Amino acid sequence: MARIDLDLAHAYGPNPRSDDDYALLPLRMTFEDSGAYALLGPSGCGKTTMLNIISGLIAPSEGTVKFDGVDRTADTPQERNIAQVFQFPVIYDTMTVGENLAFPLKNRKARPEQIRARVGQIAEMLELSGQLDRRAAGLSADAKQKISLGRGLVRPDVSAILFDEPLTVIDPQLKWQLRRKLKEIHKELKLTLIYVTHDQVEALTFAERIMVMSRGRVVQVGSPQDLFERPAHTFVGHFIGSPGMNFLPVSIDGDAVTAAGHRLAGLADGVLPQGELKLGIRPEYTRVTGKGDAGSVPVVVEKVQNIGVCHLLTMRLGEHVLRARIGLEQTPPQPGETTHLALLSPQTCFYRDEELVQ
Ligand SMILES: Nc1ncnc2c1ncn2[C@@H]1O[C@H](COP(=O)(O)OP(=O)(O)OP(=O)(O)O)[C@@H](O)[C@H]1O
Repeated sequence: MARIDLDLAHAYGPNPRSDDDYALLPLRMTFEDSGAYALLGPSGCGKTTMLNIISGLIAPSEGTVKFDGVDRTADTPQERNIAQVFQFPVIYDTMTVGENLAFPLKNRKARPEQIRARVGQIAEMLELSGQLDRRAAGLSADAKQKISLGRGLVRPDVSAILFDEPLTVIDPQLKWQLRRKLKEIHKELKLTLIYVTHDQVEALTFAERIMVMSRGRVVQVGSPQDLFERPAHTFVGHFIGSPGMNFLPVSIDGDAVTAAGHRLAGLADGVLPQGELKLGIRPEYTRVTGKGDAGSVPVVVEKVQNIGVCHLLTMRLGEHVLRARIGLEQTPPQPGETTHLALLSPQTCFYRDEELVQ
């Protein structure tokens, strides 16, 4: 496996002039050897472009791709020795499951005993051992995609394994199991895995480090906890979480915080950034409180939903919508009621020009 360094930009058309002409804006990025990474972002943000540049299917219009410090920008996918798993199964219907798994190893002229051992190991991990002699043609789409995953994982000598939304065709229950499986496989085999998805749950359960992308830009690279606790950009706050972070314009002067004409009591400790900012707080960290509690604002309750694990409250402060999660054991306020919501806590973040300042 290899460490991969990107220092590049990519425009599909000639002579890019503005940011909009770039599928990937200039970026520097390192994927450490044996790391499990997810590229996460909405449709069109540049995930597949980045994956295809790493694999060598696309040459970047500017800059370099290095594997272990060696410039591989001009190398073909084969020369880069990358395994890739796509959205839809890529397998040979006429072969058995075992022959399909063995194919990438045979191609590289591995010894028969090596092939047997590795195919056995991967089949065991993906729970395909009982089906090795079955012809692939008769299998379900789920089983076929599992074989594709197996074919991606089977070669121990690849530089990295790239996954492009590999669980799209998989049934939801099996999807959940396979995400866990991939995580276990990564732990056991110490592979460099890069996994593209637009699904935050998939990224958060699978990856150690997540790169959140928006419009050709990498807006944050961090652990699942980093992205949840300290979103570096308001986009990450919105995109991660269900629902995402609450944002509210605030004006801070000394320890006086004013939001929508209401003065919030200051934080008990810590120095606040000053000026016109956006306050960000996750629904999980807000608190419905009695009147006058520190850091609270009066809000009108609009909607109360029992979402199985908690009550989700939708509230309004003037034109701003705020959400809170409260435990099912608590009696929630009713729609139409005015209550108070505490917005200042150690988890409160402040943003200037959409970037985290504190
Ligand atoms: N072959 C191409 N020619 C021109 N523009 C392209 C090409 N492929 C992608 N793009 C554009 O580049 C941008 C990034 O696309 P890309 O496919 O990398 O995004 P993505 O995040 O993978 O999206 P999705 O999840 O929909 O696949 C988009 O604006 C897209 O329209």
